[in-house]
Amino acid sequence: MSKSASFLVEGNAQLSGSIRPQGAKNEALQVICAVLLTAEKVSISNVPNIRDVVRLIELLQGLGVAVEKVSDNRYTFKAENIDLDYLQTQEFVQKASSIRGSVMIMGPLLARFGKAVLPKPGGDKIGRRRMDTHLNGLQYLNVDYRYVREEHIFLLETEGLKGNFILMEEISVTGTANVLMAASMAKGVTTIYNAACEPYLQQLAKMLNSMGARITGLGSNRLVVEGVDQLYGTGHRCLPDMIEIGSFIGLAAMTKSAITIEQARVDMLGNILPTFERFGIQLEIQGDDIHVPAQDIYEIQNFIDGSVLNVYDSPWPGFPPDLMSILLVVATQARGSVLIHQKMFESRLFFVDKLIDMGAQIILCDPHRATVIGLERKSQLKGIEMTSPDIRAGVSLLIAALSAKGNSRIHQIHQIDRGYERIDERLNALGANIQRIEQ
Ligand SMILES: CC(=O)N[C@H]1[C@@H](OP(=O)(O)OP(=O)(O)OC[C@H]2O[C@@H](n3ccc(=O)[nH]c3=O)[C@H](O)[C@@H]2O)O[C@H](CO)[C@@H](O)[C@@H]1O
Ligand SMILES: C=C(OP(=O)(O)O)C(=O)O
Repeated sequence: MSKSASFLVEGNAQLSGSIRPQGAKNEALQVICAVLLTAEKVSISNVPNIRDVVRLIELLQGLGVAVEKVSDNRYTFKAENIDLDYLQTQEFVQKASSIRGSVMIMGPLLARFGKAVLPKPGGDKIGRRRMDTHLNGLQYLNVDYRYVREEHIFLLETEGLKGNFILMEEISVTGTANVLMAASMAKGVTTIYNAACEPYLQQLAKMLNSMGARITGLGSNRLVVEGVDQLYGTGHRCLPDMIEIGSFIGLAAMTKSAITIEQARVDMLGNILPTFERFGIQLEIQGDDIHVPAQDIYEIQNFIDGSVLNVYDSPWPGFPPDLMSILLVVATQARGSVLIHQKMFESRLFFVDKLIDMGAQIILCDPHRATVIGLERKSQLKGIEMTSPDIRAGVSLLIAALSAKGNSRIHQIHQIDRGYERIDERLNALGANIQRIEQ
């Protein structure tokens, strides 16, 4: 997965068949960090074989975690002999700065060893992505931190984590994960109010409880944690990736393809399916599979009073921000108009210029809002050369390219590889023609 690879994409793709979603990226990043909480063996299955997860596992190995790769999607971890000196190395800084998921080693390291180091995290460049929520949350648990400005590094330590009532300043996914993992081994009881409750967090809490933690309130914004002295080994299986599932629904709609998404854990998809149905996309639930029939036209519904639909992202169980880019690209070929309001991130819509170059009718109202006037397939998007700015914009551009007339070239596809496992191979198995060109 070199940094300078690109996709050569043949347009007019007509796909068909079944696809199994990968394991959930943002769950895997949380539960892999959680293995640091115990010296015993933890096995995790349905781990997506994606760039960010591979990076995080390499980072844990640098810390001394014994990792056994049982298969591409199954690992065992044993954090028995941890070398905290690794936190002082350039290699650690480089690896931790290459992904966002590395922020979640803070909580476990503080719980187990009383100290942690956090370089400026990486991840999608889609906004400021400040760390205040994490640091303020950890401070409630008796953690002190110092910011070394010249190195952009936070040094954290505690003389012993103490339970507390924590009102999180924001509903932060990774922030809640960090505080929850620290609280699981703090002395006393912790209440985390205004907690994020994405399926990723529900799964993390489930895994922590299977390790001996005592967490209640799973799935709500109020978690109560009775701290314990020690956590133990366990086995855990990641959910299917709900963002991949939404991406495949968008792909099917845009390319007029009949695709079945297998074993989608429909019970854990919240508002995702209803939102796509509001775009007029037909979905047939067959047991735990989602069948998207081939559909020539899909019409965006108006609100009950007849006003134009607007869709916005919000913390779970609201519509996930990571699917807003996919919704936007799907809207370009719909019948009707929609206001796409990406509330959480201030720099996640700037890829629309590429869609406009392809012929989409989009008005970028401001960094958070875009109005899309659907082409109703009266004119196809046309293939162009473009660059992927982040994971979800990248896959949205790939979906647009597959539906377009003519070929497209997408550069910087390591962005897509960060969040989607072998996406070219898996879509080619459905009939796409995507060539990976390693420069
Ligand atoms: C590795 C990982 O898990 N990454 C996910 C995680 O990132 P991450 O944990 O970084 O995202 P946060 O949940 O902390 O928040 C992201 C941004 O949204 C803003 N914010 C947050 C809550 C809120 O109610 N209002 C608001 O505006 C925050 O100020 C921040 O700028 O959650 C994001 C939001 O689901 C997802 O896009 C990322 O894929
Ligand atoms: C924003 C995302 O990832 P990260 O937080 O890892 O950058 C994403 O998965 O869409």
